Amino acid sequence: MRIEANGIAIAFDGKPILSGIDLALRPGELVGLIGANGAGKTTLLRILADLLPPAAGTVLYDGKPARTLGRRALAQRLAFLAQGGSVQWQMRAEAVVALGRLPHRRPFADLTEADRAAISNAFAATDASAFRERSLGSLSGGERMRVLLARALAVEAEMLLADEPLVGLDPRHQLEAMALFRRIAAAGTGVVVVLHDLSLAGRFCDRLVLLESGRILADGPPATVLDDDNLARAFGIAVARGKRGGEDFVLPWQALTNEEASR
Ligand SMILES: Nc1ncnc2c1ncn2[C@@H]1O[C@H](COP(=O)(O)OP(=O)(O)OP(=O)(O)O)[C@@H](O)[C@H]1O
Repeated sequence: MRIEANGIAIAFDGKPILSGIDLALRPGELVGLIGANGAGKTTLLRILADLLPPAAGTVLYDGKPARTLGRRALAQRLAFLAQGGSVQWQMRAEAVVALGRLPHRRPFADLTEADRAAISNAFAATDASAFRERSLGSLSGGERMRVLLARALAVEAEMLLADEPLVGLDPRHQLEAMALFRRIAAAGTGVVVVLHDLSLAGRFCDRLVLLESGRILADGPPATVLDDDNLARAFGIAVARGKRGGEDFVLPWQALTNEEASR
């Protein structure tokens, strides 16, 4: 499914939060949405997921507005992982992941074979099968995030929008999650992830969209987007650069003074 956003703008309490956002998201692409705290990443992701109406502009799903597509059809085709996850502390992980199948199920019907397979595959993909019987409240932050990610994967949607899915994951599971997003995208799903880790964003994503104060400052291949000027302006940082196994990487290195950042 393609998502096309044109001329998106929104303000909260009279303060512009997003303006002039034009963005096209395609199947088979892993897009990293990056930007400083408060740049508007979550707000944009919620608008793209049809969870928040923009004050101006349009969002089209395969050329159609959400209202002509219908709620259920959109919920089957688009999975959203909220920042921090919506936590159902008492629920067992298995029941939480099964919620990902709701858009596909008839009311009150039992889980089908396809539902069970999707749930098991999602648990396996996030290395969370060991937590199936545990309540969400009994899991550590990172374990919980993996279960919530499994819930989003269980939808088997054509487009996955994930807001900071790496929060709380240890380094190994962060790398595994990024590799998983890459595999999902290679299999044809569109994936958009909000990330704060610029090294992982640069290494794993096909494309980065850099937001600065509610506008797109850069949109393109990681090597282009993560240039010194963009990083100074959007984050106020300088990075160290390196190469390993033929791959370039960046490492946030130093906070710049306001004067240095605006040079
Ligand atoms: N409901 C709201 N009412 C008022 N202001 C809001 C509301 N939602 C978001 N904002 C403001 O809009 C700006 C963008 O918020 P948003 O959550 O989109 O940023 P973000 O880029 O995701 O940041 P972070 O990296 O900290 O998660 C912030 O300044 C935030 O305070």
